[in-house]
Amino acid sequence: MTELHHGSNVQGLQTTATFDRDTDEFVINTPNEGATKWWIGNAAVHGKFATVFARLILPSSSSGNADMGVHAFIVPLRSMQTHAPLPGVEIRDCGYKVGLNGVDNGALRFHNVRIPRDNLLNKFGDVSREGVYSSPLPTPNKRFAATLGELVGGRVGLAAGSVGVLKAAATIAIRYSLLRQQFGPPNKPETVILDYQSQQGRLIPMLASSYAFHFATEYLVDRYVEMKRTRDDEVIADVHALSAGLKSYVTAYTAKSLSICREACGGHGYAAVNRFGSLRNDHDIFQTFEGDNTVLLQQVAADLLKQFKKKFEGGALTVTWKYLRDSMGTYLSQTNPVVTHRDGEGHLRDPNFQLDAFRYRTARLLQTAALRLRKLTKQHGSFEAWNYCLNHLLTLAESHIETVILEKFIEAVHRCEDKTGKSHLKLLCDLYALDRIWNDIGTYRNQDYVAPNKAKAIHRLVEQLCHEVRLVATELVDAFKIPDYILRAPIGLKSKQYSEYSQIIGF
Ligand SMILES: Cc1cc2nc3c(=O)[nH]c(=O)nc-3n(C[C@H](O)[C@H](O)[C@H](O)COP(=O)(O)OP(=O)(O)OC[C@H]3O[C@@H](n4cnc5c(N)ncnc54)[C@H](O)[C@@H]3O)c2cc1C
Repeated sequence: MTELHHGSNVQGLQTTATFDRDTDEFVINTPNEGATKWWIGNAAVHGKFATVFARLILPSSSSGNADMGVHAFIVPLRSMQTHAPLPGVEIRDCGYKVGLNGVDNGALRFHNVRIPRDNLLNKFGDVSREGVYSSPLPTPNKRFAATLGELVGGRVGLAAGSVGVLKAAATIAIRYSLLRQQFGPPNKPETVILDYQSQQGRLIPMLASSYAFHFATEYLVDRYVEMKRTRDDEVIADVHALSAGLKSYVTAYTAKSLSICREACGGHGYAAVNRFGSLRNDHDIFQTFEGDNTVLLQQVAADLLKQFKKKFEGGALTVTWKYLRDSMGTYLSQTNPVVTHRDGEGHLRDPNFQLDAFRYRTARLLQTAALRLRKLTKQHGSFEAWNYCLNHLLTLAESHIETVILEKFIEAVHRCEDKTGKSHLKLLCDLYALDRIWNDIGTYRNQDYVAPNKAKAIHRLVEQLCHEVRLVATELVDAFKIPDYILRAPIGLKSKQYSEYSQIIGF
């Protein structure tokens, strides 16, 4: 798909596939340097075929050529016998990357390469032998959305993969922090570094987030499977927004966490063998490929605004957004001054308070974004108006995704039948919720949703919960069940970390 000049803006792709009625073929062409296909996975060394996204051009006698928009075509790249590039196909290697060098990414140029008409992937648009275009979808925009919609699977995979990386990093950092001792009270054993409040503040909310993301991505995978099974329009819309949002939110969180884990392990975190460097380099691009995070979050915001409009038009909201119906009411009514001052642990650990806080924030951001956009669009047009509100819209999308994650976590706690497991999950879920509220306490204070005494109580409780989770941290990382041969980092192993580490450097 990607070209030298265009990645995110797929509608800007310039490669052409022109139908030749005489020979019943498409002619694939790279019209200029900017249209060179770039970053194509496996193209540089191994690929035999490519799925090429190109503008479908139909020659028409009356009005010149008709551009039917971006479609996908199967194009052979190399000979099946000799593996040499086929005539008209130029291939280069994109070169060494920051990470993921196990996959070769290539650049491709096509010089009037002919392929049979059959090689058009024609689910959303087809060309007959006579050169007549047909599509089951009514508009070019719908066709384009459906074509790109097929990329959802990659995002689901990246979100789930990123949670795997986060679990691995958290496991290495927490196990090491339970082993490592530095300083301590006079005449007493040295302190385990995970007992330092600062170390807990870095790693324990991360552990809670790993669990939170686990349940949210599990839900996403289930919805994705349902989408594949039912092809139901409502589920498709839901999975699109959810996969875009979770992919962005989780990969951004994991990318930051990898650096935090590296620092949390001090000098030994910097040893290549302990893997933070390679995990960071390999994972970093998760934020960009299969859709740049900032671009994807805008799709979530756009979907929220669509749902918001629907709500006022009396339409039904898709499953993941249903909460907006109720929370919009809460937001529009005044916040209750008694509730804004309540600061007891029971109240703060009540999932209803936590969910209300998350939903209130999203509803407020949504309502104000819609008003701002309406006003600014009249003055500046929709593109400029969107850009004026962009940071607001990104915050809205993140707030919504955090809300979905919390909902799924609360459901998971509720489902858990094992008594100890349930209490540990509840602890983690409360920490996830309150840590996020604390991170955004300025917003809650500005809206008087939380009074000063309540804000202080939330902060105190976050520190207390970090301490409580620390006491069961070994069990909680062991529960990820990452085998040592997968984890590999000597400082992250279950036992004999120092001796394994020494052996690796030759002792
Ligand atoms: C290792 C690797 C493997 C890849 N594999 C493939 C592959 O197999 N096939 C394939 O087709 N592609 C592949 N890609 C390409 C990848 O999908 C694109 O790089 C990605 O979609 C981002 O597009 P871009 O590079 O054009 O970034 P750009 O869109 O140019 O983004 C650059 C910056 O601009 C910002 N930006 C862009 N648009 C907006 C906007 N509207 N609002 C706000 N900010 C914006 C982005 O947030 C980003 O920070 C691969 C890339 C890499 C690095």
